[in-house]
Amino acid sequence: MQPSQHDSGLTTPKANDLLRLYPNGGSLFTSPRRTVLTLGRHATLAHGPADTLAQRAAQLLRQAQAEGLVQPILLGAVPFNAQAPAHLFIPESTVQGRGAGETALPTQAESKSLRDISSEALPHPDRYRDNVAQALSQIGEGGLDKVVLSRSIKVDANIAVPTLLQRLANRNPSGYTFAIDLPDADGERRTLVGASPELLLSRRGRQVVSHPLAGSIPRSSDPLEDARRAEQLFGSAKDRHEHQLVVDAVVAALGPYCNAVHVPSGPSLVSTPSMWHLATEIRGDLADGECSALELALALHPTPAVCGHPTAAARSFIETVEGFDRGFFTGLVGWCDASGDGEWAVTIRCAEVGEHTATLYAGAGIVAGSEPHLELAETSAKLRTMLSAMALESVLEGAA
Ligand SMILES: C=C(O[C@@H]1C=C(C(=O)O)C=C[C@H]1O)C(=O)O
Repeated sequence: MQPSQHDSGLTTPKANDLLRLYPNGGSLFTSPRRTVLTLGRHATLAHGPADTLAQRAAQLLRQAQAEGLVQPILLGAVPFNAQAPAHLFIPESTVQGRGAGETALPTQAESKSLRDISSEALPHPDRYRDNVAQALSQIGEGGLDKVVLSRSIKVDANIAVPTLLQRLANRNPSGYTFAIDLPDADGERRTLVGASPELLLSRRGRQVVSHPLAGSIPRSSDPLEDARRAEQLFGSAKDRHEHQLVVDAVVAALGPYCNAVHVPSGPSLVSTPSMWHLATEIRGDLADGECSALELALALHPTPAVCGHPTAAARSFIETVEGFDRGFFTGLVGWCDASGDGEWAVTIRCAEVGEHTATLYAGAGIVAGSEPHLELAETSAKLRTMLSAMALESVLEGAA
């Protein structure tokens, strides 16, 4: 009997097959729906004004089609400061596979924790608490409802990106796990690696989805305590206020593009291995099929989940107080095709991994009622996503 085409080896690869194939210098983005593995670069988007980014990206895709590329995609990352250079490119070749959520990924063996890793926290944890206190007094004075303050840790370690990527995807198959090959710096390979639980925007035909998260609590290894914390978060008026600011901003930004925007009556809980979050899945019916996933994602960015409210006041507070350049952290990462479909996640739970160092980032939303020591603990728990996948959790002992 002739095998049907479905059985003949032409079936869609599994996420895990593509994760295993990922080589250093490649790029990969996996969502619950699909996995994209890319090799090489056919074309890279030149730096230009942020307000023409989506149009220039669409033009680059059209040009790639004209040059004979079959179903080209554009992949990469846009920084928090959308005026700074984005890193978006059309790969030489692309393999698409199933989403990580559709297949059970095997659990990876844990490697031993390393001791005596040198690390540098920026800002120092004491300074981070002071920054939160300063935000709280500004919120008290009015003019600022919410601001997201973050911190970074630089570790001296040789991280194997392929192994890190597999571990991240295995631990949270319902998230957005990525490795984006960045331009070299000082002759060193750099990769943006992360496992974001937050969908900024996906578009399939005229259906758009955004799934913002805001309002968080660290998980506990004790199941009873873990359930208690989830309940505490769900019932917290402070966290619901912090969350609602994001939902309102996303709905307002999507409104002009949609015939209808569907918003659940209240938030739900989403978990990662280290965090509980309040989450709301917002769906929209696009009025105009011409508007790409990237254009829509840029219209939402930065949401108050990563910046604050009002946006301009929060952005200027961050620039003055935070004390380091966020780079790609809290920007957007993902892909888009020539039809305008695509998936863009919020670039969080991530690190910029070089050949001998890695810089990890985490932030937390501050509103009236936030407490500096709890916000610091929240950022530590968020840093744990990357540190535990790097087997470097001991680094937090000096920087919690
Ligand atoms: C900024 C981060 O996370 C964001 C902030 C959250 C919060 O303050 O509750 C929750 C999810 C993200 O939108 C991060 O993980 O670094």
